[in-house]
Parts: sequence; C-alpha cells; structure tokens
Amino acid sequence: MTQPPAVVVRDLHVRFGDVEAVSGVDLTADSGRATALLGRNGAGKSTTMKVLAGVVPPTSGAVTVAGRDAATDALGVKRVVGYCPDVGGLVPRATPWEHLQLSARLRRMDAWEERGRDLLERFELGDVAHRVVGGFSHGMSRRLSVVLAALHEPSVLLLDEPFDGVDPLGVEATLEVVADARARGACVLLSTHLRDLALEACGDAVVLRGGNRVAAMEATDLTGETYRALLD
Ligand SMILES: Nc1ncnc2c1ncn2[C@@H]1O[C@H](COP(=O)(O)OP(=O)(O)OP(=O)(O)O)[C@@H](O)[C@H]1O
Repeated sequence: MTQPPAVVVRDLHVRFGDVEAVSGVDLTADSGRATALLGRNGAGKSTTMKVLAGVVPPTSGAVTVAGRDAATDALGVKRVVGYCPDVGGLVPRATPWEHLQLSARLRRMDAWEERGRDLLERFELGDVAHRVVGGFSHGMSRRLSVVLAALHEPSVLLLDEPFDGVDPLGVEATLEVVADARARGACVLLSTHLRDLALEACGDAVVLRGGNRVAAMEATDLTGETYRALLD
C-alpha cells in the first residue's frame, strides 16, 4: 500500500494584517525524500515553513503534517517535527549543551546524550558545547539550530535556510543530517535560495514566487536557466 505524503498543503493562505505572505500554496512532500523550497526574498518560504512547524496558524487552507492538522493541532505538529527556524530560536545565555538538555526534556527523551554529543562533534561544536551561545557567530548559531532540529530524529525535518552563512564543513554536516533523515524514512523540507545546494540535498524542488507555488519538479530538472526564468 502506498503511504500518504508526510506533508500535504492545499491552498494555503497566510495573512499578517494587510500583507498576504502566502496566497494559495499547494505542496506535498513524501517520507524518505527531501524537498527543497526555493524562491526569492519574500516569496513566502519561511512563512510556509512556520505553518508546517505549527508556529504560525494558516489563515485558510488545509495543512497536514504527519497526519496532524496544523489548524487544529499545532501542538501535535510541534511534537512530530524538528524545526530549524530562519532566525532566532536560541537562548543567548544558554550553552549548546543546555539547549540540548532543554530540548530533550521537553520531548521527554531518554538516552539522548550520546546522539547529542555526536551531533555537536559532527557540526564542530564539541569544543564550545559549554560556552554561552550569545557570543556565537551567525554560522555557529545556524549549525546549532540544525543540531537541535535533528536531535530527536523527527519524522518531519524542517530546515529553513540551514546553509545561510555556514562554512563548507557545516554545509557537509547539514547534507549528512539530511541524508541520514531520508535514510531512516523521515520527510525533509529545506528552504534555500541556493539552487546548487538544493540539488545536492534534495530530490524534489518546489519554487515559490509572490506567495504562490510556481513550479514543482524533480530537483535535477531545475536547471539554472529554468530556475532563473521562474524567479522573474
Ligand atoms: N510577521 C510578519 N508580519 C508582516 N509581514 C510579514 C511577516 N512575516 C512575513 N511577512 C511578509 O510576508 C512575505 C513573505 O515572507 P517570508 O519571510 O515568508 O519570505 P521568504 O521567502 O522566506 O523570504 P527570505 O528568502 O527573504 O527569507 C514578505 O513580504 C514578508 O515581508
């Protein structure tokens, strides 16, 4: 029997006052696959991700994440996803290890320490595990946000601009996290402006423009020329 898609978005609209950030997005994403969400600044990528993370409610439309309805069960959605937000999400006075402890406690995880340590090492944050994050560079904070999203091996992993300001080793570690998640059957959604990295990380691509979906295709079909044409 074919599995239903892990993420289903139908005619999603999100309004902030007078601004319609998302205006009719349709999208599906499958378990065991990674889907890139691409588009220019202001296209609606982060807002769509926030809805999928249960952080912002849909104004209208239907959104299901691992069987949970984002409009009526935001808490259920938050439980099944791992979310790396585009900005923020870290407590400046806490250390990476304290962030991991808090995350594990909130999720009632047992025996998370080894995985936590391993992820910090993979993202080259082992040496600063006990340093407050307030002094971290942008790239270090991004890397920690990916670690926190991945810690509990969520069935839906949402990475919003995970490569932003991240050095090549951090990019490699992030690509590994995406590959691991796919291998254990999770659904990955990753937003980025960077077509090349999207192609490396993801098998599927969805392009947004002005709050609408303008294309959905296999990532390999998204040539530079095609992407450029879709952005205009
Ligand atoms: N909280 C908010 N209040 C008002 N407008 C908002 C809010 N959040 C987003 N918007 C607007 O919604 C539109 C989509 O923003 P969004 O952040 O989703 O785009 P994006 O594709 O993620 O852009 P970027 O690539 O620059 O991160 C933009 O016009 C933005 O200004």
